[in-house]
Amino acid sequence: MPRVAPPDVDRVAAAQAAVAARRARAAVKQDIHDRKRSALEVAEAAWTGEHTAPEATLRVRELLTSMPGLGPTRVARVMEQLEIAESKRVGGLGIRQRRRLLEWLVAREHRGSTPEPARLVVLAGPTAVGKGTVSTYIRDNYPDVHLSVSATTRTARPGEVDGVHYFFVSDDEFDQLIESGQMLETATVHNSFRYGTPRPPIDAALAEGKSVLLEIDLQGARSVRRAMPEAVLVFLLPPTWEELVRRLIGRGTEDSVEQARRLETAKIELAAQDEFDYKVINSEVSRAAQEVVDLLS
Ligand SMILES: Nc1nc2c(ncn2[C@@H]2O[C@H](COP(=O)(O)OP(=O)(O)O)[C@@H](O)[C@H]2O)c(=O)[nH]1
Ligand SMILES: Nc1ncnc2c1ncn2[C@@H]1O[C@H](COP(=O)(O)OP(=O)(O)O)[C@@H](O)[C@H]1O
Repeated sequence: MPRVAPPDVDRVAAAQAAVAARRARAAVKQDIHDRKRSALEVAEAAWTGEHTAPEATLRVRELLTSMPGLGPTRVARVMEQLEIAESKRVGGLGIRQRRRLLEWLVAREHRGSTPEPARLVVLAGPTAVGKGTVSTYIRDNYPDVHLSVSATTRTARPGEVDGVHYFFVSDDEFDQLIESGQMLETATVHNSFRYGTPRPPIDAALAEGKSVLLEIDLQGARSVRRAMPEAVLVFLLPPTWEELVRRLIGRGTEDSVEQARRLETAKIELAAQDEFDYKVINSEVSRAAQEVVDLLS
């Protein structure tokens, strides 16, 4: 008969303690989320209490993501700005890191319910990376985001609605939009049709405090940066080059000559990724969309 090893009393006790600690941390996060305790109070408790207290063993990333209105992308950005490593626990911060975090939390608390200024975010990236798919996901799932509707001289594809997907205009109408100063930027894309971003709806949305998302090509992103340096530029990346090729071929909207031409352009476009403020990898559409939306606030 095989002998059953007696339970190791110390290991059982340690496992129970770990479960209790995890629950206690979850309760702290829930309290921050429900606004029962502020993240500032929790950080202060971590620094004045015991180093094993749930507040002290909470990771800084968890403390920040528990705060209402802060998503994972934004938190990663803040931690980079505060020079705090991803794995750091609140109780394990050095003196300078504590001061930076404290100042950031105090500033955010003082901001109170005043919303952050609305942002203009530009989403660009190589052909077939999924810019359209991610933007459509955002339009369908995040109604608070104002998605700019571009004007184009190309004809509508089946299922595309004028005024929703694009404003489909003639060459003359496009010229008139430029002449009357209504275009923020314009570009001829893939050597064929003209595309442009109408400016009045963007100005109106920003004035109302609504953040705006533009899904445009690389030339357009560069033009927006020149016209509005405060715009945030996001580059959408494929998980791998092979996946980009698969998506382009899988979409089946271009013949093989056009596909080869677009892939050449894609190589040039990928080389421009470091001009952008942020890079988002489009592995899973919902996740990429969430990361882009996080950058809007
Ligand atoms: N510069 C600029 N590019 C745009 C604008 N609207 C769309 N684009 C880009 O034009 C390209 C072609 O878009 P589309 O006609 O939807 O075709 P698809 O990308 O091949 O499905 C994409 O790279 C878009 O990002 C715009 O207003 N300005
Ligand atoms: N995250 C993803 N995973 C798998 N396929 C995707 C993903 N995002 C987009 N696709 C697919 O890739 C193809 C190109 O996407 P599309 O949005 O048309 O690209 P773009 O607008 O950048 O040219 C489409 O067939 C789309 O369904």
